[in-house]
Amino acid sequence: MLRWLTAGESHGPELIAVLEGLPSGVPVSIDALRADLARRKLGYGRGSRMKFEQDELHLSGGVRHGLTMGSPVAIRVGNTEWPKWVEVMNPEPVEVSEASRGRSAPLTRPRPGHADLVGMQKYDFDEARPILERASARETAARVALGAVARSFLAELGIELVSHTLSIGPVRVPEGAPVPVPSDVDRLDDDPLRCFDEATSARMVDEVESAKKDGDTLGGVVEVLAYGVPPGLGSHVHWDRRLDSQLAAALMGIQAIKGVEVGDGFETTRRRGSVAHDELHRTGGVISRDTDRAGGTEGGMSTGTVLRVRAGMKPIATVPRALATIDVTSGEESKAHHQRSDVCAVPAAGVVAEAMVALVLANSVLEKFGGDSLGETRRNLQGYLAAIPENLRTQPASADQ
Ligand SMILES: Cc1cc2nc3c(=O)[nH]c(=O)nc-3n(C[C@H](O)[C@H](O)[C@H](O)COP(=O)(O)O)c2cc1C
Ligand SMILES: C=C(O[C@@H]1CC(C(=O)O)=C[C@@H](OP(=O)(O)O)[C@H]1O)C(=O)O
Repeated sequence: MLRWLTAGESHGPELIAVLEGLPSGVPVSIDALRADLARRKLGYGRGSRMKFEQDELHLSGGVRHGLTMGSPVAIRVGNTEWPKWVEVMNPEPVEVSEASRGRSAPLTRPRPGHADLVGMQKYDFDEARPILERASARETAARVALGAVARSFLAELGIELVSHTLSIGPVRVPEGAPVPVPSDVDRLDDDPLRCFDEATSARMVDEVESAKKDGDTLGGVVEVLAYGVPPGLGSHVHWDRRLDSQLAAALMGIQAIKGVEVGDGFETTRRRGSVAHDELHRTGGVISRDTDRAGGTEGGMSTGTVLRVRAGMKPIATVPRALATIDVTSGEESKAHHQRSDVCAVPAAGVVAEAMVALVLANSVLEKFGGDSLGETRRNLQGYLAAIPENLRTQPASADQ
């Protein structure tokens, strides 16, 4: 079983991430981690902080000479903004100097759509700083670092992931448009919105511009595709062992994600049964499917076809044209606290979603195949696939088909 934890605040010294349960022999390079962290900062519509905040990466445990040792992998992601926040976020009680006084002013006007108000009620604070620091999506940098490790493990077993943007506000990629394969990742990362459809991407840029001009914000939908997933990850026998339930939980665990779809998701509910499923045929001696409406799971298990999941992100809650709130000190109606913010962070959410799917798949692979070394996991996987009787074999879904 794979376990992962993150710690750290948005304006604290650093984020800390730990991944426990990975076998030995998995290649982990600081450059690969850095590349995924850089991808998370891309995307048209992000705020000014993405320009000056650097992710300072340190591998603190579990990796030797570029390979995991089977011990917990520990990663630190330093916040280069920390020197400006040393007084405001110091773990020790310190005097706040004149220079930091603005930053340390109590946040008594909770922002609707954020954890601010209910967090103050629940954790007994009279201002929102101790809540928003951890609720902030800065934490997703730690998860993307862990996801990069999981992705490297999966790649060794022939499983590769890619994500793309399906919609920004009302602007959507047309139904039936081609989906990317993992080798499209550079092209996607070069696109301002990580959208695979050029014409739609241009309209998305206009939509972000228009929202920005209006002092407003946007959400959207991202899709993650995983190629090369073997059949049989997850299980139908119990609700919490279902692969689709684990994927949904992991995606819903991303800040601002409000909905998850597996395969065609809600669209499937509008179809009749005769055109809602993936019928079975025989092609070249193996069982095949002409469609992938289910998105690669049936009965809570991966089917061996392309895994396809979607996550819907609500519009950024710190709206520049500030939302109505209450100043909890005076009790008066007021406007929500706003300094700077992303207008749209959907492309970044896609990279985070990829990381979460990679972690869930890595966990499911280890549950099914075990292994204390990468070689052992690989042998177990190959043995399982070879033991599936010929009359039950399905077409493998690799990216180069
Ligand atoms: C990558 C990413 C970047 C985000 N950036 C911002 C931001 O700049 N401003 C903001 O108000 N919310 C931002 N959010 C969303 C908030 O963190 C989120 O709305 C907040 O946690 C409350 O949402 P929840 O109720 O789903 O937790 C971002 C989310 C993600 C995934
Ligand atoms: C720092 C990151 O995202 C932040 C997520 C975030 C929020 O409220 O979730 C608000 C913004 O931070 P600030 O309030 O300091 O401007 C984003 O920049 C990051 O993704 O690395």
